[in-house]
Amino acid sequence: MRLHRNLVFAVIDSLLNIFNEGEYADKEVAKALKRDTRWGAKDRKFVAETIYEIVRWKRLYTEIAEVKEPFTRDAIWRIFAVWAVLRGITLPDWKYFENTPVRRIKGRFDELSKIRKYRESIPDWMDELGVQELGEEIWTKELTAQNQQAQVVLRVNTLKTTRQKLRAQLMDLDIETYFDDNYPDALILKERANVFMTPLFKEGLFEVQDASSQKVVPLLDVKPGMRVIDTCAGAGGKTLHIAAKMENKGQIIAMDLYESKQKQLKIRAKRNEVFNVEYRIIDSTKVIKKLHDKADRVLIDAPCSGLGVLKRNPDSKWKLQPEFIDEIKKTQREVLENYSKMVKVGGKLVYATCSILPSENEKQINHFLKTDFGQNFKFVKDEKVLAHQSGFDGFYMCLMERVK
Ligand SMILES: C[S@@+](CC[C@H](N)C(=O)[O-])C[C@H]1O[C@@H](n2cnc3c(N)ncnc32)[C@H](O)[C@@H]1O
Repeated sequence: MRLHRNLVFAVIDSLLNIFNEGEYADKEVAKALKRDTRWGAKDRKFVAETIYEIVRWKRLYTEIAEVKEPFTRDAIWRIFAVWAVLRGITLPDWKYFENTPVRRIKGRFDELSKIRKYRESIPDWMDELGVQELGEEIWTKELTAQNQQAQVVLRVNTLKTTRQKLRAQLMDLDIETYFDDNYPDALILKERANVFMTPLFKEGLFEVQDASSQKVVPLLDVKPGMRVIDTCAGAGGKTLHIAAKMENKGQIIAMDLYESKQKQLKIRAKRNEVFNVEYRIIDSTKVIKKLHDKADRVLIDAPCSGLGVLKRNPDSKWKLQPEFIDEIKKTQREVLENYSKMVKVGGKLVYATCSILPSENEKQINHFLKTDFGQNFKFVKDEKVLAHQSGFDGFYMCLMERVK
C-alpha cells in the first residue's frame, strides 16, 4: 500500500479532533470524507478505516509510540507511524517519518501484547470491571471479538420488499450479501460498502441494523392491531422493525426524552413508509401515567454503557467513565419500574440493552422482579448475546409477562 499525503493529512486532523477535542469518531469521519470531492471509493475507505483503526488501538499505539495526552501534532504522526509499521506499510520519505524506530516499534508491540489491557487497548478501569463482571476467560474472548471490525448488516423493510428481491437488487449494484436464518429479516454484506449512497436505501427498502439488535423485536411478539409502546425509541431502529412486524396496523407510541432523536425517527419512518407511529416526548410523569395498564406490549430498549457495541463505537473506550455506568444503572432501574406500569394484565414487556455486563442486564431484571410492582410480572426468558459467540454485537434481552 502507498500512502497518499492528502489522505494521511485528513486522518491526522481527524485524530487530533477526536483525541484532543473529544469529538465523536463517526462525526469526524463524516467530516473528513467531505474534504475532497475528488476522492474515490478506495480513498474514502482508507480515510474512514484508518481513523477507526487508530481510535480502536489508541492505548496500544500510544504506549508503543511513547507519547502522552494531550497529543501534539507530532505525537499523532508518531502514532500514525506505529499503525503503518505494524501494518507492514513501507514509510515514505516524508519529514514526519524521519527517524521512525521501526525495529523498536515491532519489539514493543511483541512485549506489550502479553498484557491484555495493552493488547486489547482498553483503560485499566474497564479491564478490571470486565473481569469482575464476566470472569477472566469470557472477558478476554469478548474483548478480542469487540476489537474486530463490525460487519454491515441490513434489516430488510418487509413493508416494501422481501429479502430475496432486495438481495438481487443489491447484487445488481455489485453489493453481495448472504442470509443467516437465525436473523430472518437480515442481509449481511460480504464486504463493507457504503449502502447509504444507494437508491435502494433512499427508497426505504432497508435500514442498517446489527443482527443482534434485530433479535429484540421478534422477542416482543407484536401482532397487527396491537398497541405497542417503544419507551426509549431514540432514532427508532426498533420502532421501524415493530411497525414492519405489525404490517403498519395498530398503534405504536414512540417515546424518548429528546426531540432531536425523534426528528430522525420521523425522517426514517417517512422513508420506510411507516404510518402507525405516534410520538411523545417524556417531559413529565403525566405522559407515562396516562398510559398505565394500556399497552399490549412495552419495549424498554434502555440507555446503557454500550459495552456490547465497542466494535461499532471504538471511541466509547476512551469516552466512557465508570461514574456514567453507575448513573445509567440507576436510570435503568427507574425506567423498568416506571415504564412497566404501562403494560396491561396479560401484556408483555421486553427489557433490552446493548451491554454485556450482568449488572446492567439480568441483575437489573432480578431486582425489578422483587420490587412491589415487579411482582406482577413473570420472567419468561432472556438471551445474553456475546460478540465472541454470535459474531455480531453484544446484547441482552429479556421477556416478561404481566400476570396480575
Ligand atoms: C439504546 S438507545 C435507543 C435505541 C433505539 N431504541 C433504536 O433501536 O434505535 C436508548 C434511548 O433511551 C433514551 N433515554 C434515556 N433516558 C431515558 C428515559 N429516562 N426515558 C426514556 N428514554 C430515555 C435515550 O435518549 C436513547 O435514545
